[in-house]
Amino acid sequence: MSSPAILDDLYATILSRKGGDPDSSHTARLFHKGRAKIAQKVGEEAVETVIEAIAGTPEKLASESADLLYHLLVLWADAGVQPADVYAILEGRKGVSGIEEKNSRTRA
Ligand SMILES: N=c1c2ncn([C@@H]3O[C@H](COP(=O)(O)OP(=O)(O)OP(=O)(O)O)[C@@H](O)[C@H]3O)c2ncn1[C@@H]1O[C@H](COP(=O)(O)O)[C@@H](O)[C@H]1O
Repeated sequence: MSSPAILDDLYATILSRKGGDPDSSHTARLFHKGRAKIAQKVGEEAVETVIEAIAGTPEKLASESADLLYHLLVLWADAGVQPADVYAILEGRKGVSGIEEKNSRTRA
């Protein structure tokens, strides 16, 4: 299965902002502020996504989800995680029931 091209494109754009001008690039500003701030933004966007899921509209949930994905990609880029690393983990889980996987962890 092909990888999500839009996420790969966005990740490449994000990487290109490393060391960039914080006054002209939001991504460069996030890198400049550091991993703790980026992680905090992921947490905030996750909470906003949850709020829209419970009390908002599908359109607002989609918009908050996009903010969350963007900030998660910035976090990956800062921490040296490639999207392909995550895709490989998801691929490896295909066909494995989440319940079975949890039971195997409990038994181990
Ligand atoms: N997808 C996004 C994207 N999603 C959200 N955001 C920005 O994330 C910011 C979130 O705003 P908040 O007020 O929550 O956060 P904040 O301004 O950091 O404020 P504080 O939390 O620090 O108080 C907004 O400025 C949004 O514009 C994004 N900024 C950039 N991108 C993509 O990244 C590309 C490169 O952007 P630049 O690095 O700015 O050139 C863009 O072309 C887009 O494709």
